[in-house]
Amino acid sequence: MPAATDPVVSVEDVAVRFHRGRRHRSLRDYLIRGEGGVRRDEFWALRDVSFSIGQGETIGVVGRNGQGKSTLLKLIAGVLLPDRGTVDVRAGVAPLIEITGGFVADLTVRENIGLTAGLHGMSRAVIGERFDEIVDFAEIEEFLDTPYKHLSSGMKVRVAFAVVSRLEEPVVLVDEVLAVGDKVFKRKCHARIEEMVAEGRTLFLVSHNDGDLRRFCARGLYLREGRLVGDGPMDEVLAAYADETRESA
Ligand SMILES: Nc1ncnc2c1ncn2[C@@H]1O[C@H](COP(=O)(O)OP(=O)(O)OP(=O)(O)O)[C@@H](O)[C@H]1O
Repeated sequence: MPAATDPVVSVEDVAVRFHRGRRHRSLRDYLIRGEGGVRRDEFWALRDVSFSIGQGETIGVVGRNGQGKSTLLKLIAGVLLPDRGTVDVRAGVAPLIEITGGFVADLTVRENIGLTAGLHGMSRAVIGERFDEIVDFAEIEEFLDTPYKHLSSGMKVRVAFAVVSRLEEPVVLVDEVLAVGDKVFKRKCHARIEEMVAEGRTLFLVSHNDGDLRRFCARGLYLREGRLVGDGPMDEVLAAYADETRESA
């Protein structure tokens, strides 16, 4: 782990560009705008975003739908690269985002647990030690040899959360997973997140639930139209966001 004073995540002047609609440029696009031209349907999902996070900080990311929150977490997870600027993450990341995405549909639950834990550097011995704990947490003992694709969507999320939250990565990204799952499971997820925070891990939580944000996060990042319009104590950021919501109601 980096020293406590070093930032664990530094994001500098970051911009991400997406395009809506067609996947490929048409010949007309090439002829009119050339190779490097900006397509009409391109837009910036993030722009001029800069911040720096120390080890152990707890960050709540807020903003209305489609303002860039998940995009920001994907940059930190390293599954997306910025078009401009730099994202520097100096520690391993446990990504509880698009949580079931990394799981292989045709493999069994047991095989998926081994695969995901192994990909994050957990040795066979450690996977063996934690296996029962993971299975207990997810409450999927009788489905261990069932192909992942045959689980209900709530069960898929339980398995994925159980594995990823057992990884020892210092940075934890949580994107909306708390919104799925039944009440009992949600309570278990909350308790697990609290444990991870108590262990001194760095947390990024994307949520539309003020209660969760206040409970887990000391600092807030507020995104509007892809720009960082707020960075401060979680309560203050939530108050600023509430003003926007009132204005646009
Ligand atoms: N791979 C992609 N290709 C094209 N556009 C994308 C892609 N991923 C996200 N977008 C767009 O980028 C914008 C930001 O999306 P993002 O998922 O980051 O929003 P969000 O703030 O997390 O929203 P929500 O609260 O609804 O989850 C949206 O307009 C979305 O449609």
